[in-house]
Formats: sequence, structure tokens, C-alpha cells
Amino acid sequence: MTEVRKHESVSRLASSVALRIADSMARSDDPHYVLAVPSGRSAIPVMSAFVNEVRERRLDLRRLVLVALDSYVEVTPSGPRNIPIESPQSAHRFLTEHGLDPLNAVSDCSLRMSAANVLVPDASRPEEMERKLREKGGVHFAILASGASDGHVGFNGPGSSEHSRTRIVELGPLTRSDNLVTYPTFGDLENVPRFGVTLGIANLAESREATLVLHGRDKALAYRRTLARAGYSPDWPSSVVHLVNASAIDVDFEASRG
Ligand SMILES: O=C(O)[C@H](O)[C@@H](O)[C@H](O)[C@H](O)COP(=O)(O)O
Repeated sequence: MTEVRKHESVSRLASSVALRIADSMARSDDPHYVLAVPSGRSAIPVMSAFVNEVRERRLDLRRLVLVALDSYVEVTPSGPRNIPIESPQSAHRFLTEHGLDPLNAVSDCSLRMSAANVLVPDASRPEEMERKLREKGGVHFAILASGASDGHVGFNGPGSSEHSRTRIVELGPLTRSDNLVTYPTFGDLENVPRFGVTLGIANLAESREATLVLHGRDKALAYRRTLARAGYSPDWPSSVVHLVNASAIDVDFEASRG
């Protein structure tokens, strides 16, 4: 049963999620601790609160692996490939700027995470992610975010199968317009890529623990729709949170009352 945690502010929400991630990482004896992170506004305050936890508790980051849920893809004559890391909308850049760099900046040199432990699904060989996830022992904690208007999670849009795994997908019009809100730097809907590479619903469902982070008024629909579903419903993919063993929805006042 997914636990609903309501918070009076985004900063309270972020601290609460970050504390749970830090506790779970500190408890784990596994050779790797894999944290899945969505690119976008939902994860930014959570990652920043996680950096604070790491600083205060002097957590050892050497086992930490950060996994991006997805990446935008550009189609070239030689085949599909991820948009360059220099691009402002790059998931790899996001994980570097909101994860790797600030985490290492607050850590002792001997406890830092390796840049090689930032994993992003790769459009030129999506199936590689399956091997890497197996090798790292699977996702320990997934921070999930929801598309405001169509419930996409990662880039799994409406209609995504419960059994889907890492693959290239075409982005629907609502997913693309939601992403223009996430990344105003696209400037215009026309500039939002039409394809992405994403972890699948099955990959997310296999996480040991997950929370769907919903903050801000524009996530009120996502909150209502996800709550209204008892299990996974392909018409609202972020309902995948209900399939995860230890699952929660962390919602702020704005999203919960809307
Ligand atoms: O990595 C991801 O998961 C995707 O890029 C995407 O699914 C994003 O998380 C949502 O569109 C919500 O974005 P916001 O958090 O900006 O609302």
C-alpha cells in the first residue's frame, strides 16, 4: 500500500525524502547503492536536501550510483543518439550539476563518488542499461516525478506496458509540452525533441523503494489521478509507484489541495 506523506512546504518535503534516502544508504551493506533520479524541477530540491544530509552525516559516497530515468534523443543519419552533455537539457548534465558535483564538493576526498557511477540510458544501445542495472544490483531508491498533464514517468507515456524495459520511445504532444515547462530553454515546442530513451515501467517497478514527488499547483491533477489508481494503470504511468514494494507519494500543500 502506497503511503501518502503530505508536507506543508517543498523544503519540508525535500528534507523528508532526503532523510529517507540517506538512512537507506547508510543502512545498506550492498557493494553499490543505486539512486534513480528524474531530470527536472521535482528532483532539484530533493537532491539539494540530500547534499545537506551527506555533508552533515559525512556519508561515504564511494558506493553511490546515480541513474537518470531518461534522456532526450536526437535522430542523426548514423542513428539515434543522446543529446550532447553540453546541452542545457541533458540528463547527464542534470545529474552532474545536481548530483555528482555538489555531492563531491561537500565530501572528503577519500569518500567521493566516481563520475563513472553516473549512468544514463544510451540511445545507441538501450539494452546496455539492463546489464548495468543488474551489475550494480538494481535500484535501491527511485525518486519518481510525474508529467503534469499526462502522467508520464521517465519518458514512459500513456499506454506504456507494465513489462516495458529500457527503450527508445516517441514523445507524445503532452509529454513534450510538459517538458517545455520543465526546460523553458527549449524556447518553443518545436524545439522539444520528439524521441527519448527511458528506463521502462518494469525497471522502475523493481526498485526496492520509491517515492513519487509531487510539488506545486500544476501537480494537483497528477496527485488526484495517481491516488485514484490502486495499481499500475497504463493510462497514468506514474501510477507505477503502486507496484514498488516500499512506496510513497510525497506531496506538498499546493499539489494536495489543488
Ligand atoms: O527524467 C524524467 O523523469 C523526465 O525528464 C520527466 O519525466 C520529468 O521528470 C517530468 O516531466 C516531470 O518534470 P518536472 O519535475 O520538471 O515537473
